Amino acid sequence: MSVAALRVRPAWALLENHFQKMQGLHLRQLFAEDAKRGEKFAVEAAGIYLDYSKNRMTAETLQLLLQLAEESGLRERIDAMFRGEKINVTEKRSVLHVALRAPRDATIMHDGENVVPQVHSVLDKMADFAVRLRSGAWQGHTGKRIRNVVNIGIGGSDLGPVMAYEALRYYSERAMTFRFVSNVDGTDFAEAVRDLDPLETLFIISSKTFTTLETMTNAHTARDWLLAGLNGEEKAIAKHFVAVSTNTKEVAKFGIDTDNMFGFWDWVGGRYSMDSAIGLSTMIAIGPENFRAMLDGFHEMDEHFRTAPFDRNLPVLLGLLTIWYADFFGAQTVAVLPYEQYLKRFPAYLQQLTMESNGKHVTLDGTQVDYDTGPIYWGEPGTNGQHSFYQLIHQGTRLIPCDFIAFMQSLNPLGRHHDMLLANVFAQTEALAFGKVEEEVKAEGTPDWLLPHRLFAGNRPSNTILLDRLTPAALGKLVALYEHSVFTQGTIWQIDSFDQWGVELGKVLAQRIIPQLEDTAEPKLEHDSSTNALIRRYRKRKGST
Ligand SMILES: O=P(O)(O)OC[C@H]1O[C@H](O)[C@H](O)[C@@H](O)[C@@H]1O
Repeated sequence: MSVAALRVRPAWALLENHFQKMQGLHLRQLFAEDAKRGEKFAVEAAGIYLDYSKNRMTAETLQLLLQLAEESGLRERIDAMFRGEKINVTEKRSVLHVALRAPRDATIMHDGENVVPQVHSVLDKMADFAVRLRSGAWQGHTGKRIRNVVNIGIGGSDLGPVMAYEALRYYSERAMTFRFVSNVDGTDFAEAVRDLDPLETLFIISSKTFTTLETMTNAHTARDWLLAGLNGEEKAIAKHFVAVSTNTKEVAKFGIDTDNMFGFWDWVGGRYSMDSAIGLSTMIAIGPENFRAMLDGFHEMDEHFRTAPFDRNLPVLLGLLTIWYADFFGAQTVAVLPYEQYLKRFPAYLQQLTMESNGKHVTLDGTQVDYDTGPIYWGEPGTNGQHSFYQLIHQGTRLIPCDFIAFMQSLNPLGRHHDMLLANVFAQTEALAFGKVEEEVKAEGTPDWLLPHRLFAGNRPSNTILLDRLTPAALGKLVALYEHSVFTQGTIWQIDSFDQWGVELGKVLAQRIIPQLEDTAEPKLEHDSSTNALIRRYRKRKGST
């Protein structure tokens, strides 16, 4: 199906017209007009309840957005992804993270081959390793039990593992220590290992390409640190280093036995890889059974996304609402606010998923877009954020659509804590939507001069996403929900959500500058005057105390 440019799709013009009407409508009015609104605009699927009624939309908005999804070829594109078509056109790659969580008997084809058996063979190898490590059967070079696991990776090879470890800490093996090193800033490595015994430490070098500067630098430092603790015995490497990568050649070059390598494939994007072998640290932490439960959660959401009608399709609805605010209301950001301490790294994880995917300025055929694409995602867990940035969401001049995420049951029930936590979720969405009008503020005895400061205009939209309990499966569903929301948005914008050329330039320039900082001979600097002066200043002062 050939898809027209976004602005000439019929639904777009209809939405533009419709927006004029919606702009002036208040959520107070929308709720007053329909006593059932709160239930009407809510949908439950795959164990997730999404209440999207506190959005600035009507049944007509929804119908037009759904029309836009149809006209954008969303259905065909979902099928194309699942069929293994090379929808990542700029890299000529398939996009098959859905195959990572397909059940053993499923068939997903890539270049004429069913990839599901390969996926499960890696999962089995990971499970075998995780069990040996957790039971103490896999020992360090001197026969000591491995108690510490350090994942070295960056971007998708770090954020997923860190987020999942934190999210599923409740299920983790508490007798083991898990650390994550990503930054090329030596402090990251130094602090991660300062209290660890090399004889009890396993490093997982996670890198899709196995060429990433930060990861390779940290991996070499880890190697030196280990050998320093083991009298330089090179043989020890085999017991203390494993690799997760798509690049066998580079892994072997680094000196890691490829028997100790866990593979994945170029059809898995870095930011879509936490459920591939990149999740090895997660599997060691929570055990293979819990890891498989997480994959089942992912898969349940995949199936929902693939088969549910769009008007009841959670990722489609989330994605369409994001388009509504980004392109019509001009909202620049989306706040993701998990009311769950274990999800503290979830917003950071989502930043790569959403912004590396949809931070694009040209369509698939290279045409400059004439509309806004990916919004800025950000957030912090509640209730903490309430005491810092929520002020701006409630009374600032910007429109910030919010996703509130909460669980019905606490993993750590303590007195009244959980009721208080959830009361805050509901109170925040209520306050944002309905605000506080002049009469109410006056009735509290507020003097006239103070009135404007104490008014809450309301009409600030939010989604409420509720799950029963933060289980491994629940985490899988939640991540897949956002993955497919990103997909929905990217499809409508007609961009490549699976490449990331924007990160290249800085990398190339850094490679050029490194020798200019390190060479003893004064380098010939041919940058702009600012960069030249900064380099000179650094060279002069780097050794000073
Ligand atoms: O896993 P690696 O090949 O080391 O890549 C790590 C990360 O670095 C790159 O710069 C990309 O922007 C990310 O998408 C990727 O996840």
